[in-house]
Amino acid sequence: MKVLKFGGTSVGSAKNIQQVANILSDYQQSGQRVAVVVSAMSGITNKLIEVGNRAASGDETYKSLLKDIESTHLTAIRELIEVRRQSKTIAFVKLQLNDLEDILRGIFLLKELSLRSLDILQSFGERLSSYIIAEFLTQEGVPAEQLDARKVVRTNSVFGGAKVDFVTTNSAITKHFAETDKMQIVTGFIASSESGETTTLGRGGSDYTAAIFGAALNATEIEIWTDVDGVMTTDPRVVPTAFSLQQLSYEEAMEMSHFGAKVIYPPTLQPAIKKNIDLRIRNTFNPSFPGTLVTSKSGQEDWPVKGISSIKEIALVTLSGSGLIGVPGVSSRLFGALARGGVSMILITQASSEHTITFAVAPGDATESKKIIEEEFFNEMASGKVNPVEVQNNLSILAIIGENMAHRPGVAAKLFSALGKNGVNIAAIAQGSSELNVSVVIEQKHLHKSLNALHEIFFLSDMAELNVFMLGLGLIGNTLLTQMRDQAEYLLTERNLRLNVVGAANSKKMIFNETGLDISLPKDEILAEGETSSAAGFVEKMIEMNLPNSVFVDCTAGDSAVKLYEKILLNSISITTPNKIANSSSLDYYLRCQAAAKRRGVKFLYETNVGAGLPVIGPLQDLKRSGDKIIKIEGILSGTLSYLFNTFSAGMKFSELVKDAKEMGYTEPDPRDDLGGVDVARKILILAREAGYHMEPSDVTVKPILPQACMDAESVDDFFVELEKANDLFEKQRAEAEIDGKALRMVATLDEEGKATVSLEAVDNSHPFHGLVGSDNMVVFTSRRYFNEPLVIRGPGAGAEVTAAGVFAEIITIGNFLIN
Ligand SMILES: NC(=O)C1=CN([C@@H]2O[C@H](COP(=O)(O)OP(=O)(O)OC[C@H]3O[C@@H](n4cnc5c(N)ncnc54)[C@H](OP(=O)(O)O)[C@@H]3O)[C@@H](O)[C@H]2O)C=CC1
Ligand SMILES: N[C@@H](CC=O)C(=O)O
Ligand code: NA
Repeated sequence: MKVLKFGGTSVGSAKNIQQVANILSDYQQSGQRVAVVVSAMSGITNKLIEVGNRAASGDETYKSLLKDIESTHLTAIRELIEVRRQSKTIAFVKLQLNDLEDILRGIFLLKELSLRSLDILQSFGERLSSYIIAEFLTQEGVPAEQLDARKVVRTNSVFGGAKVDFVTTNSAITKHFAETDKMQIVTGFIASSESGETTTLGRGGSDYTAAIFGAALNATEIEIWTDVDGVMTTDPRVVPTAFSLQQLSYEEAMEMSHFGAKVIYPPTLQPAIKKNIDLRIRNTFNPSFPGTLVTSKSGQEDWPVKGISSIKEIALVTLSGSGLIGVPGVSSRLFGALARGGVSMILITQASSEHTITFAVAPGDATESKKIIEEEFFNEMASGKVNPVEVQNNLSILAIIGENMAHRPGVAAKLFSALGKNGVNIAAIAQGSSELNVSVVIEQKHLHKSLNALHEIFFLSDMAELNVFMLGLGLIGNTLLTQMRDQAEYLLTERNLRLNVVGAANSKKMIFNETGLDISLPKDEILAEGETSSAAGFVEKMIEMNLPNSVFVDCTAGDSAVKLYEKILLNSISITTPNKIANSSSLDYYLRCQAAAKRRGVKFLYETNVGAGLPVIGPLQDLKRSGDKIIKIEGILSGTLSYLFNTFSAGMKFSELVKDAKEMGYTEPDPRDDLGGVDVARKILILAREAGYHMEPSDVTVKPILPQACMDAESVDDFFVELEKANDLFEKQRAEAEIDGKALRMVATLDEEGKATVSLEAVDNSHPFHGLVGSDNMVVFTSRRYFNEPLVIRGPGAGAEVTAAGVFAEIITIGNFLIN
């Protein structure tokens, strides 16, 4: 025998009842005997309470509400039952409704609604639904009859939540089932007292009825049919990747429901749990899905965490003071007073110093708790031994739940690390000694992000998602987008990493989509529906979205986003950027960004600031971290200038070469940043800072190579006009160097004294810089360890592909950091 329980939604309309009938008909055909417990049609119980309240307050509109209740049931009958059979069912319903009307009239006249009358009123919901379902089943060839549970479930006379007399009930149930073969459609929730009065079983009453019948009949399983696919790993409305669990232990189910998962209310299932009867949570609207088995074992041994549940709104109340230390009886006074005041505590923590006791309550109870404690500890507070009670609002509780967490090190570490990396501060922690539940109190605004981050780490370990915000879709940004698009499949299938571009912008438009933008589209189409863009607006929205595992990618060339890096990092969002400005403007800002990243434990990566995709900054940081001392840095740090001077030969026009360099994506958006030496100066400054020198931009000496007229030109086009006029000047310098067997190179140097210079030098063919080709950069580190033979890094140092690839690599590094 199985007991099946169908909730209000499952029987909420003719269509749904039809669905229930299909399920039951399958059972009947399989020969498996079942007892069926049903709730009232959805919404009816509330209406019955409301109709009672209206009648009791002398409000005549109770009559129209009663009509409403009537029509819900009559409509279902008309839609389900064939016309020739309708009269019997309608007659039954009318009879019931007449009784109900009489009772309401009495309530209306007496202006009194006792718990006892309320129980009678509410009983009509299940009485009507069960009858209609039984009649429909019979019509559909499944011989069934209504069993009004008041005939068999005996309780005391405590109305509104009566206590079951199991001895009488069990024998009445077994006797009833021994005498009938028909499928019994049992009214959930209701019962009767010894004197025959109608009682109800309190919250979760229909589940309770199912458990009572299951236990009495020694059922092999109790199926709770609802409108979701069983118990989910977490709230699917918050975490779209939540999925339903195969199996949970009774205790796990208990913990899950305490912290928010409302699928079952385990206290009501105690009669079945005591007899070790398996429970299965199933979906009426997806009957082929096996649902979640709730049994004595947790199952799925390799899953330390089975679910993440939460309570969105709580307040934290803290009692503290020296007067609490080592004084026995403090907690008993505290909790005693709160219990007398009717305050229920959701979570309690006390540090071993005994200096503070903190507990969580529903926000509505916070003020009352404070008042109660202040009364109880009035004397201690007056003498200063106990501090004024502190109340923190706008908090949430989040709990990871699972029996297999017990004795398994590392689970809590994972929880705290994921929250920490996402910038979520923990206000309180509690873990039961059973290790079944680790609960943390966090700020409410971080709940969404935290649930998503934790769900990913505990349930999607074979799949991680990184939320990418892309500011700037110019040469580098757009190339990066293409690379990400091309590599997405590989990252997903081979590295289990999903790159979710959730925000994108150029200088005109910005667009956001939490579920991910379609980066297979050209950038203009991606941005087509966007709103007016600004760096500040983009960053504000990114912070407001507060997504887990977020990375900000700044592919702009200006400073409007740079100014916001510190704020972004302080909001626990990692950054990767080819933009050099943050690291090469004031020392103070450089240090502040570094400190912000460190403080929040997030990444601030900018390898492409020097040598584009070449590994330059990373190796330098490694040298420094491993205790080496940088003595000297020399380098060809500009891809553009390298290309120009490597390529420049007799008969060529210098200005044409600059145009080529721009075409090839080597130059900055304004090539004067390259030719004027600003770009190289930024790079040597960044290297100097990374090597440990506290230098300002003004500490770098740049010997200009461009005539002033070029620098003063209004636009890039005007600059090219002026540059043409300077072609002879460049040719002269080149030819002079050539006569000496030398080549021109723009060399950046940081010398032993920490002096940084950028100057155009003529180098002979024995010099390593002489043989460079294309956009080659070369960086030469002389250090205490690399003294006789310096460390040399060489390769293409500019261009869209290599730069974008460098940024891409850092996005993946950040992904690996955040997610593992
Ligand atoms: N080229 C190379 O080899 C290397 C370049 N870099 C650096 O890469 C960065 C990008 O260079 P590159 O791609 O050539 O520059 P682009 O000028 O081609 O692109 C810049 C992008 O930023 C957008 N943008 C500008 N201001 C804003 C704003 N306030 N809000 C939103 N978007 C904005 C632009 O919008 P719109 O399209 O509307 O103009 C454009 O899409 C620079 O910092 C550069 O120094 C670093 C290493 C190597
Ligand atoms: N414009 C720069 C690009 C890399 O930083 C260069 O030419 O090196
Ligand atoms: Na680099």
